[in-house]
This record gives sequence, structure tokens and C-alpha cells, in this order.
Amino acid sequence: MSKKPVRVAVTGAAGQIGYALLFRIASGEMLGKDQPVILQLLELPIEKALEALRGVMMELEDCAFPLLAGMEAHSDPMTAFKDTDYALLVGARPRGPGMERADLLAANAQIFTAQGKALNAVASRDVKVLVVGNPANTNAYIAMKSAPDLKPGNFTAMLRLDHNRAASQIAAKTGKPVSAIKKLAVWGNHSPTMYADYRFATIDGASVKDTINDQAWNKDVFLPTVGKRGAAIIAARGVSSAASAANAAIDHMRDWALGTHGEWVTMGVPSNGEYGIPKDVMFGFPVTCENGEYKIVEGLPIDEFSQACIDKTLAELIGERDAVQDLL
Ligand SMILES: NC(=O)C1=CN([C@@H]2O[C@H](COP(=O)(O)OP(=O)(O)OC[C@H]3O[C@@H](n4cnc5c(N)ncnc54)[C@H](O)[C@@H]3O)[C@@H](O)[C@H]2O)C=CC1
Ligand SMILES: O=C([O-])CC(=O)C(=O)O
Repeated sequence: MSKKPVRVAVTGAAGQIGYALLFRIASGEMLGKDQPVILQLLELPIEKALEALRGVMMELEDCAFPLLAGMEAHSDPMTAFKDTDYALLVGARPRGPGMERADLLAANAQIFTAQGKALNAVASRDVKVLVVGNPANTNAYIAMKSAPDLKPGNFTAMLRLDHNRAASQIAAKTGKPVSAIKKLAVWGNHSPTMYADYRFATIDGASVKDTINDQAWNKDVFLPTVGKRGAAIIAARGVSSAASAANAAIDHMRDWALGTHGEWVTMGVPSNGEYGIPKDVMFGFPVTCENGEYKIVEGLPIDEFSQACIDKTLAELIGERDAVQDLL
């Protein structure tokens, strides 16, 4: 018997990540090749954005995806999030000329407060929310705090692109395939302060740290390369990463929904005090997923270098949290 369709809301649906994301969701790459989906697409209530969205929906229609059970365009989160089972919050206010970081945080606080409230009011009580729009961790924190009737654990931020970037750099360095890499972790904020940590990672069963055996490469090449990859892509392409970001969003949601079979992945999730991270800070942690739930990998030893990296990315997140506190 065919499965009942699930509702997937995507914001910023007419943007560049949306264009790389929606077709893959509709083809079953996110929730499985047997799971019909209804897309509930949100764009800004402006003619240009809604017209662009109309075009994307025509293209989705023209793919004749067997799993696409329905499609709706919205300009109000209160209708876009109605009964939604999954919400991918991609649309955000980009930094404009002359805009300070505080202005960016304030503009996004407004968007994610409204979207958090709408999810709180109308989404499925088990909705799985992934925030992609930057600053992703703090936007996810804001949405979570604006949705007091939903469990904090329903809200996550995307660190998976950083995780995938780290895996590819390690594969290139060691000459092994990415698929052979296990137990990689990225701690903290989706920003250049994130700490990609391969101390526990294995490649074909061997320790990545021992195989590479080069702390200078870790500190001076690997961490800056992964941390500044977003900027390097903007410099090369003129616009920010889109297909790789959409791919990471698919990976994140698929693993959360369908499980990781014991493998570690990285998700930005609200802390419950693990590793000394204050409660509710939306922090990148290694997790495993099973039965639609994620679980933080606990009890890993943190050495002095790693603690300093974690402290730095945490300090940045606390600064962002404090900057938006009065807006919540
Ligand atoms: N977490 C991560 O790893 C990554 C995050 N990003 C972030 O993802 C976001 C989207 O990137 P792109 O698709 O390239 O941007 P884009 O500018 O191409 O598209 C964004 C879309 O969102 C819409 N939008 C803006 N505010 C909205 C709102 N309040 N409600 C609904 N729609 C809204 C815009 O009209 C636009 O169509 C950006 O904030 C970007 O920085 C990008 C790459 C990686
Ligand atoms: O850096 C940016 O603006 C886009 C982004 O988040 C990334 O590519 O990691």
C-alpha cells in the first residue's frame, strides 16, 4: 500500500538553494523513494518573488514526479506551515551594503520570530525544522524560542555542509574515498569559527589523525579551508554556495528522518548542557539518528586545542544570542 503524503514546507523557495532543493525533495531523495510529498512553498509577499516561484512550480509540474502529491504557493507563514511535518527554513535576509552584523541579526530576528510563532501555531506537533538561512544557528535559536509549545529538539540548524566539506578535504588529503570516512564531527557555529574535528574519525577503519599525523596541516590548512569555504565559493562564483547547500539540507533531513544506522553526522541542535555548552545554545554536535530522533554522541574526550576551538565558536554564538535577546 502506498504511504500517506507528508507535508514539506520550504521558505525562500524561489531562491538559488530552493532551485537546487525542491526537485530533489520531489523526486524522493530526502524522505525516500516510497514517500509522497506535498510541497508548501513560502516566498516574500512581493510580485517578483511570487512570479519567480510560479515559474519554479511550473518546472516542478513539468517533471511529472510520481511522488509529488501536491504543491502550494504561500506568502504567509501561517498558511505555509499548516500541518507541516518538515520545514526547511532557507529564506533569510542577506547582508546588504553598509549593513552591520547587528542589523543583519535584527532583520533576521524579525523573520525567524514570525516563522517560529507560525510553526508554533499551525505545524504538526512533531515537525522537524531545519534552518539553513544565515546566521543559521542563531536563526534556529530564535525560531525555537518563538515556539514554546513545540519541543526545542524539533529545531535544528545546518552544519552538514561544513561536515561534508571537512569529509571531502580529508578524502583529498588521504587519497581515500569520502565513503570510507566515519566518526567526523563539526562543533559549534556555521561560521568560520566552527571546529571540524577528525580526532575520532576513521578511514577504512584506520585513525584519520594518525594517518595524517600533521597538526600544523590541521591548524593552518584544514580548519581555515573548511571554515572559509563559503567565502571562497562566493569569491569564485560571485554568489554563495547553492547546490552543495541544498545537498547538505537533503542529507540532514534524510538522516534525521530515516536514521544513520549508527554512523555519526553533524547537526546544529539545542544543547542540554552536553560538553559544557549552555542549555539551548544551538550548537553543532556529532549525533546519531534513529527512529526519527537524533542523539548527541556523548563522552568524547576534549583536549586542550579542541577546548580552545570550542570555546571560540561558543563565544561567538553567545554573542549572537545576547545580541538578539531583547528582540525575542
Ligand atoms: N547553513 C548553510 O550551510 C548555508 C546557508 N546559506 C544561506 O541560505 C540562505 C538562502 O540562500 P540562497 O538561496 O542562495 O539565497 P537567495 O537570495 O537566492 O534566495 C533567498 C530567497 O528567500 C526569499 N526570502 C527572503 N526572506 C524571506 C522570508 N522572510 N520568507 C520567505 N522567503 C524569503 C527571497 O525572496 C529569495 O527568493 C542565505 O541566508 C544563505 O546565506 C547558504 C549556504 C549554506
Ligand atoms: O558563506 C555564505 O554566505 C554561504 C554559506 O553559509 C556557506 O557557503 O557556508
